[in-house]
Amino acid sequence: MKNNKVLITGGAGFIGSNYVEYILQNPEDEIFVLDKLTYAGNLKNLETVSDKITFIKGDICDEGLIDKLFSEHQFQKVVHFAAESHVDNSISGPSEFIQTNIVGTFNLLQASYKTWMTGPNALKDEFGNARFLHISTDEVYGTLGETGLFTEKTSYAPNSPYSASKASSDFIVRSYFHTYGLPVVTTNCSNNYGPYQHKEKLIPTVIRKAISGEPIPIYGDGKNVRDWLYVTDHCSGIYRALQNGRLGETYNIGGKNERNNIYIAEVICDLLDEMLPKNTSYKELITYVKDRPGHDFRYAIDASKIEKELGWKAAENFESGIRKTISWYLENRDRL
Ligand SMILES: Cc1cn([C@H]2C[C@H](O)[C@@H](COP(=O)(O)OP(=O)(O)O[C@H]3O[C@H](C)C(=O)[C@H](O)[C@H]3O)O2)c(=O)[nH]c1=O
Repeated sequence: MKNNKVLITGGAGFIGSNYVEYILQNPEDEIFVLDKLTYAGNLKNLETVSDKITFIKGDICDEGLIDKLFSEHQFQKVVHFAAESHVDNSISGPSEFIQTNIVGTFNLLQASYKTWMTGPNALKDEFGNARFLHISTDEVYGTLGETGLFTEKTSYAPNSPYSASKASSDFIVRSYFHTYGLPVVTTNCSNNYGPYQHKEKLIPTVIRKAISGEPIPIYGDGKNVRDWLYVTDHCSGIYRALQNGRLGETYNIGGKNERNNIYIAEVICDLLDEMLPKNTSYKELITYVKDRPGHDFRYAIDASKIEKELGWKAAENFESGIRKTISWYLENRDRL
């Protein structure tokens, strides 16, 4: 007998599918994955676990479908990954971001509210431990200068349509806690990397361009800084926040691996020189290109709240995680 019915939205995407694999190491819950299978979702990401989950193809913006799924399955937990996530796409076409990230999140909150909080069994019996875990991003805080860290108390100052849509969804989640008492927890993560990441993001782009001998595009002067978090470390943080996070709270999850973009490109090239040698260094392919409009300069996370309260710690540092990541892409070149 399984403990809980858990709905994982966006579970065929990069972080979602890693999370599904991660929790199925201890298969105490019944897992339902809901995913629209946009260009960024891929059923191949769930190949190793397909016999252990129920997969539903569908859109979180489809209110009727969401209501139907909740009334049919009576989920006790929701882990909400589904989102449009690529900043460059949000600049060229923001509409999908507003729909999926804001309206889609609202539909899930509303269905959770109706299922868990209305009627005579409100938050009792099988819904006594109900949880809505909302996965968000450090980009809601805007940009840092050379120093400082984002804490959970940092004011929101999103700069791209993507981060503004995530900030909006964070606020709607927050409002469901304060207004209706919905049992929510939000996590805000830094830049993830690792197996199954879509090829549009920086790290797979550098690997792909390098091995195909094409220019490796680095935006602006390459000095922008991101705080890199190995995806499995993110999954362990999400799991702890879901199990023991305080209701209505937000937890920042970051890898304490601040690196600038040119360093990332150079490290990948150095490792490829070793793992897939050719006559000249891959570094010769690095090319500076036009900057991203509104490009945030630096993200860096203070993760002390989740470390102290929930005993979480990142296990991987960037230099070990990137080697594993490159090995995975070299073995799965169709993913580049
Ligand atoms: C694709 C690409 C990116 N870049 C630069 C732009 C950024 O400074 C950095 C990382 O870019 P990427 O698009 O991979 O990731 P971010 O824009 O930092 O955002 C990512 O991390 C956060 C936390 C999320 O929440 C987003 O969902 C996620 O996409 O490399 C380049 O220089 N060249 C390229 O070809």
